[in-house]
Amino acid sequence: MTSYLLRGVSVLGAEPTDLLIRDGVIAAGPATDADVIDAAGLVALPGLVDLHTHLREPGREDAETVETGSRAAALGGYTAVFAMANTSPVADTAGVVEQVWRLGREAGLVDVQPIGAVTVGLAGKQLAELGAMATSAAGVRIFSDDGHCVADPRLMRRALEYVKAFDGIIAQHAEEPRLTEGAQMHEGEVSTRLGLTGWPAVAEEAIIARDVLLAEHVGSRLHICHVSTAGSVEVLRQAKARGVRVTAEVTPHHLLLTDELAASYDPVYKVNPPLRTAKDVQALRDALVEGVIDIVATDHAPHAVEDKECEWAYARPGMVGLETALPVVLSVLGQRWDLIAERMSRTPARIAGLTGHGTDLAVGDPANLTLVDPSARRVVDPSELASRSRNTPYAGTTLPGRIVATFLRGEPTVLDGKAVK
Ligand SMILES: NC(=O)N[C@@H](CC(=O)O)C(=O)O
Repeated sequence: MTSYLLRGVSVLGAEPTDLLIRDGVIAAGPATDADVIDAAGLVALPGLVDLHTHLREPGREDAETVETGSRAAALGGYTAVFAMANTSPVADTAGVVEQVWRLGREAGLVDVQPIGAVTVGLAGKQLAELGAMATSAAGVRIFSDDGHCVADPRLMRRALEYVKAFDGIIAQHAEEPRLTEGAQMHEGEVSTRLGLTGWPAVAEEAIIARDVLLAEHVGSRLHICHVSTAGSVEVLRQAKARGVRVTAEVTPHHLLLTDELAASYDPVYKVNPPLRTAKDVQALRDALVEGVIDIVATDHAPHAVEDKECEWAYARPGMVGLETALPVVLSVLGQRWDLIAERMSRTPARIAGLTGHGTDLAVGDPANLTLVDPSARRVVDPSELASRSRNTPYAGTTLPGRIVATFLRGEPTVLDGKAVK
């Protein structure tokens, strides 16, 4: 196994030093046999961990496969991604989660951890085989019907009770379906102007409020996917102050983009939950810095051309995000490396109970890390994305930061900004 010496690297923004990678771990001592990488001006971060990725395999391999999504993740600086269950067939059995887990191992570009569905077929009627998925080779800990809300409160309570036995987590897509029937975008001034049916903030906030009470009652762990409104932040703030075991994520796009973009009627801006107002964006940024929102998760949602390049009402919601997440977060937070490592690597790894990722990059830690050039700026070109889909809302946008290299257990997955395999 090749050893690497990262010469003059800044670990999390600290003074430049030499970092040696040997036998898959961060090592100390002489490095006579190592390949030297000139890392002057580059910042090393623990490899990013994404708790919310859609990989589309099995079922929609035309939009993404485990392999193409893994490559996009590595190029974005990720060393672990959690694959959502809304595949076809749905990942609601031990067989499907093991298939996704195995495909991830075969691709070998990031650690792919499957998320299991909460209910059979995401239909919200009957609990899926949570125990069988937990004890499968994939060792599922996080369960989610993402794309759909577990709307039935009794089923949600049962799911929370069930996963408590193995310290599992229910990750809720918070959307009261009766309040969002026919919804196309955020309900507000812009939707009124455009004549599009609105998705009100309260549809998200009402489910979060209900579920933090259920999680408190049961004493179980709840995670809220893609928080998008200022009101949701307030509900989470109160729940956390009371000691409820709830964690929450925000997507890069909800930290940057607003509902005004829908005025273009370009479905690239159609996403679930929808882009909200500038006031919501500010509240989400503040909550992320403060820690009321624990992590950034991409909600990478690749879609085939025919599902995106059509009339707004017929387009599928979702945006690709793995390859632009860190640049977007850098543009929002600035070069606050410790905060970025906390929100994009350490805390997601801790929430998921994932060992070996999200470390301090100390001697002996597994060499899961990414090297960033913070001075580079890049114009996003959809044709250059490694994802099989092109539905990025940042085409033509200049974003700061370039991922130069990524290492998974000491093996490079990205070098010189290019995927190694
Ligand atoms: N986030 C999205 O806009 N889309 C997700 C599922 C969903 O949450 O609707 C997808 O799977 O495409």
